Amino acid sequence: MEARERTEWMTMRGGARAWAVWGIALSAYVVAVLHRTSLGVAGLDAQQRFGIGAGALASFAVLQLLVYAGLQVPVGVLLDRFGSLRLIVAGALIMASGQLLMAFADGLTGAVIARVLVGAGDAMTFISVLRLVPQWFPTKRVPVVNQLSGIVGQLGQVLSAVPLAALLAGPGWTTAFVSAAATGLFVAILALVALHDTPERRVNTGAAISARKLGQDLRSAWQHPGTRLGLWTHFTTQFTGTVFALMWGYPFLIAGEGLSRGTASTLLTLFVLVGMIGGPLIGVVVQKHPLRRSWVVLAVVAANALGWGLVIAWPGRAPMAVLLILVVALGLGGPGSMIGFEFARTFNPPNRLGTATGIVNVGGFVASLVTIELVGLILDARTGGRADYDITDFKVAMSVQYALMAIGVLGILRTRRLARRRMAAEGVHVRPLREALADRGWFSSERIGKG
Ligand SMILES: N[C@@H](Cc1c[nH]cn1)C(=O)NCC(=O)O
Repeated sequence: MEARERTEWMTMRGGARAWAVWGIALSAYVVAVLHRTSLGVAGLDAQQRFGIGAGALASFAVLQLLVYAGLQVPVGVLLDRFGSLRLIVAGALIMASGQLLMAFADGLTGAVIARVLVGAGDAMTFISVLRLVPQWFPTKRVPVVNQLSGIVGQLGQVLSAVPLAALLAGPGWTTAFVSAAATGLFVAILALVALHDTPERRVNTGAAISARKLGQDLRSAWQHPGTRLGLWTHFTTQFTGTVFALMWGYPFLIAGEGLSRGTASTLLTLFVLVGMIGGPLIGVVVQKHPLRRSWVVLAVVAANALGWGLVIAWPGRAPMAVLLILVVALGLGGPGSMIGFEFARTFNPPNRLGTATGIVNVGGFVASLVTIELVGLILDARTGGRADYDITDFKVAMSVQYALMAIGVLGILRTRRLARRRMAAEGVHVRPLREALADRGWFSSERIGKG
């Protein structure tokens, strides 16, 4: 290859090199999701190892998510300053050290510190990947590559649900967590060796952090109702799936529904696959109908509510068909939550996109940690802290999700109204969906009048 060709290849956006760099960053996110979800598959083992009840077990995940959510905005600021490469490597190393600690922890203190480290490293990873994408791909491809990043990253759950669960069931706790730590170390080295912040620069250092600018960006991003619409979108769509994958899905399927570990792992894998198929479909709908994104969000929430409704209303244990409907509905939550980031991107100027993205990303994780804790407390209250739950205990505990869904939907409807008002003031009028559908002959005008 001649020097000129090599320079073009090195700086080309969207080419093979871009995909290779993205793949390396993505592998760090996949492993972050593996670490994040590892306690979900190890939940029952953790209860035995540390002699704890459901509430204490839930507190581990809650703490991890608290750290994750609390660090979103500060990490966004650090990202602007230090770039994706340094944050991805740091995140991978921090998570690996947390998993190593967990491997040898035989008391609660070690386990708690381990989960804090996992939450902190995890907080650095996804938004660093999102930050890398516009540097490496043409603008028009950014939404699709972002969706792909979110979707493919969830393969980390498959790594927890299948190989990690197999290691737990076979060689046991220490081998499983040491293996997870080793995987983390591997992706850290890979990123250190091969990741580049931009096509032109290996490391891209941003402007020094100023408290005044930070305050301004935070205020402006928060004050735009579009950012808060993103936050409520992320809050409402993501939490049911996260609670399922991260903490209560596995115990619910095994202890509640009476499935084997293998079948539960298969259902958790299906949950990820549904997201992988649903993501691009949702992406296409959103791309074609950008002014109807909130309806896609509400449809995803309705599917989640329906899925849980069927399981809860079913007398006793639900048949496999009903569990499949639940898993398919939950699988749509992750791709649905990516619409939250789309709201952040389209309602904010590029210079405060990192801040707005951080704010949006807090939503789903706050909703998840609240739900995980509440489910744990309800289970504990029903069983007196013993891990011998039955299906009724889970049905009662899982019903708490409807309260979070209701709060989220109210948040979406309110901020959507405010965002539309702001758009109207800027000359963009969004017609009510019924009117738009009526124009296409979906409803008669008399029915609209009554609606
Ligand atoms: N909504 C997720 C990403 C996603 C996409 N499809 C399924 N999940 C999200 O917000 N991710 C943030 C993170 O750190 O994982």
